[in-house]
Amino acid sequence: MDIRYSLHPDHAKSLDTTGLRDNFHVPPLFTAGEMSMTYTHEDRVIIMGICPAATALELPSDVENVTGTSYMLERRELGLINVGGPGSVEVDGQTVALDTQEGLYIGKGARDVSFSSDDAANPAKFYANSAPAHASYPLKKVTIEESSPVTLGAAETNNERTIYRYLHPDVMPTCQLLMGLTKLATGSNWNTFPPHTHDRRMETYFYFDMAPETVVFHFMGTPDETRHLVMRNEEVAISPPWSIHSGAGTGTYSFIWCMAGENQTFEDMDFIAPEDLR
Ligand SMILES: O=C[C@H](O)[C@@H](O)CC(=O)C(=O)O
Ligand SMILES: [Zn+2]
Repeated sequence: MDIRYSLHPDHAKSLDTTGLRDNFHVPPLFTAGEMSMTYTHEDRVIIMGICPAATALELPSDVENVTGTSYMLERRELGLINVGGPGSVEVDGQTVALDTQEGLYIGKGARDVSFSSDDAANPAKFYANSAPAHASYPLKKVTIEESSPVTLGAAETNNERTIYRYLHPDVMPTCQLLMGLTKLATGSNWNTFPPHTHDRRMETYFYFDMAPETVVFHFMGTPDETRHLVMRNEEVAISPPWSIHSGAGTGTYSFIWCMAGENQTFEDMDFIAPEDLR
């Protein structure tokens, strides 16, 4: 497991490209037949890319002593969205079929969790985030139609987009996790602009549906010390609570965001006026 520590913003602003990437950028998540795991100390979120091929992949029972529990979800919850071909997730004997763009919430206490692809030649790609949890809420599948959408931005400002909120209090109860998928309208390439911070919650951004030549410049840092990460397909940016998180692409892309922290108030964002950015 890849472990990432928390940084003070005064430290982060001194880093060069390699230092920024080592701390805040997660390389391509999916390898057929494998499960990748990155543990960030920001709200103790585990970022996973699960790509089963011919055989099923199981959540590890002993997470390399990282969680210190007898199985991974003993004191954790997990949310995921499938961005690959059709597949299924089996949770303590219950099988849930998940087509592309379909999401699943797995509550605290799920012991035996395994992931399968219907066709190894077109494998499922389960993008998952897990956070510590204090209560057990029911297993729930969410389609994009069942999500809670909000539309923001405009074509004139190149930031027209729809935010499909899958794990959100209007859709289901969770302990900490909020998760959704944002799609940009044709011709719009700026996400999350004007940018914001929310010192109450960390966030992860998983960029996908990108052509190999497309890059997203993902902006991070405090509003007066911005930095960027160059993102390619199926990579993740870790956004500490003090950081902005916004991006512009050289081609089309979508992304899945996930948050954990003090509250579950999606609207609780501190917007930064563009004239205050440095
Ligand atoms: O705190 C909220 C998250 O940053 C995202 O939901 C924002 C987003 O998808 C967007 O504005 O495009
Ligand atoms: Zn945010």
